[in-house]
Parts: sequence; C-alpha cells; structure tokens
Amino acid sequence: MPALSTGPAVGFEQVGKRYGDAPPAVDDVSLTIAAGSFVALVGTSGSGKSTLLKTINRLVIPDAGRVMLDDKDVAAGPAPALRRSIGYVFQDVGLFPHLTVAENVALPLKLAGAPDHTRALAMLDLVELPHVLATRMPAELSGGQRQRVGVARALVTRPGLLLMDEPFGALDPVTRESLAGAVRRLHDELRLTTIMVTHDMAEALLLATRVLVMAAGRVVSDATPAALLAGEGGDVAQALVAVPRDQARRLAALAG
Ligand SMILES: Nc1ncnc2c1ncn2[C@@H]1O[C@H](COP(=O)(O)OP(=O)(O)OP(=O)(O)O)[C@@H](O)[C@H]1O
Repeated sequence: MPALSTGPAVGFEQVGKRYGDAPPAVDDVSLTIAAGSFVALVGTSGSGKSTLLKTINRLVIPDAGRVMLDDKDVAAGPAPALRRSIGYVFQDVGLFPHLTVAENVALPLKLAGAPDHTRALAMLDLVELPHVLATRMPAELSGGQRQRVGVARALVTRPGLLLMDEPFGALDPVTRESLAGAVRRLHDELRLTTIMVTHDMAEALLLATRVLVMAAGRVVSDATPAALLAGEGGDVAQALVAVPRDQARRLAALAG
C-alpha cells in the first residue's frame, strides 16, 4: 500500500474547556505538535487528557481558543470531512455488532460514498489480521483482534492524523505490547502524526517521541522520553516516571 502523505502539525492556541460550573477541564493550553510526531498524553485521571484530545476532532468544542491542523482551524468546514481526515481509536473501539469485520473497516469509505472492499482487506493486512477474519462478526473476535479492527477502520480513509484514547486499556499486557508495537510501526510507515492518551507511563516512554503531562487541565510537562528518564520535566512528571522505574527495580531485586 502506498505511504500516506505526512500527517499535519497540530496547534493548540489558548484552548480552554469548562463543563458547567466545574473547574476547567482544559485550561489555557497552547502548544504545537510537529508533523510526524508521536506524542503521548499522560496524567492522572480527570486531568483533562481526553477532553484536550477530543477538541481536535470536534467531539468537544472548546469555549476558548482554537485548534489548528497545519494552518487550518478545525472549526472551519463541516465536522464529517474533518473527521474523515483524522483516525480515532478509543478503548471500547465501538465496532458495529451487526456488521462483519470487513464491513466495519469499510464503513467510513461507504459513508463517504466510495465503498472499497479491496481496500478494507488491505487494511487487515496492515494491522496483521488474516483475511479469514473478514467475514466474522465482532463478537467472534478476541479483544486484541477487535482493537486491531478498530485501528484498521481508523486508518481506512488514509488520515494523516491518528488520535488514540487509551486504545490498549482493556487488553492483557502481552496483547497490549504487541498492538502497541504494531501502532508504532504503522505510525512510522504511514508517516502519521499520532497523539495517544495513556495511563501507562512506561508505554508513553517506550512509544512516543514526546510526552505531555497534564494536571488540572494544564500541560505541566513537555519533554522527550530521554529527558524524563534523565530526571527532567518537573515533579508531576517525575512522580509518574517513578512508577515503572520502581517496578523495574523491585523486579531486578527479586531476580537477585
Ligand atoms: N461530558 C462531560 N461532562 C461533564 N464533565 C466532564 C465531561 N467529560 C469530562 N468531564 C470532566 O472533565 C474533567 C476532565 O476529564 P477528562 O475525561 O478529559 O480527563 P482524563 O484525564 O482523560 O481522565 P481519565 O484518565 O480518567 O480518562 C474531569 O473532571 C471530568 O469529570
């Protein structure tokens, strides 16, 4: 399959979002994500990661600021066209239970008026799923296979930008590791810009080229994995890095 064009740069310009009277879920976030980056968005529960991510594909409308893809405001133009240019994978992948695997993967093409079964099968190759699964229903797949179908569907319209919200959250560690590796390979091969929300700092450090840490709606750390491992990025980031580091230390001690 030919490589997709390089993904867009993503710009947040003083983006804010508040739900009702609660403190802001996203509070004055300004930063640029370079085209082709793999960015992990981490932080404790409720820190605003999903809300910030969803401002990009307009599942959340910010009440302050704007979000740019290259030099285009995501608010300009119709949302369906925007969403066709953005792949979106989330934890409970949302496959349609009454459609086969191939039909699920091809659905975004059908909705865009250009159904293409061959392309759907090529997407299965891309996510390393055998074609015999094409006629199965989602309920007949493992959780890991379902997530792979979700990734195939997210990429079938050849988006340049891939957004993932805890995509491997419900998977066992071995499947999680294998799928994470597949996503990183796809990111590289398809020259995507990828933004992934994860609770797992080890996953963020191993997969991403840049790690953004959120706390109370703000981005409190913005560093490379190497910088974080060298102790940079501030207290909140270091508290998160300490978790896998302590686990590795305890495992090494157990091994003697
Ligand atoms: N649709 C909504 N209506 C009201 N409040 C919301 C809504 N979505 C999120 N919130 C609130 O906004 C804040 C940020 O939520 P968000 O889901 O963005 O955080 P998160 O960092 O992704 O959390 P988690 O890691 O638990 O998924 C939280 O206080 C949450 O309760």
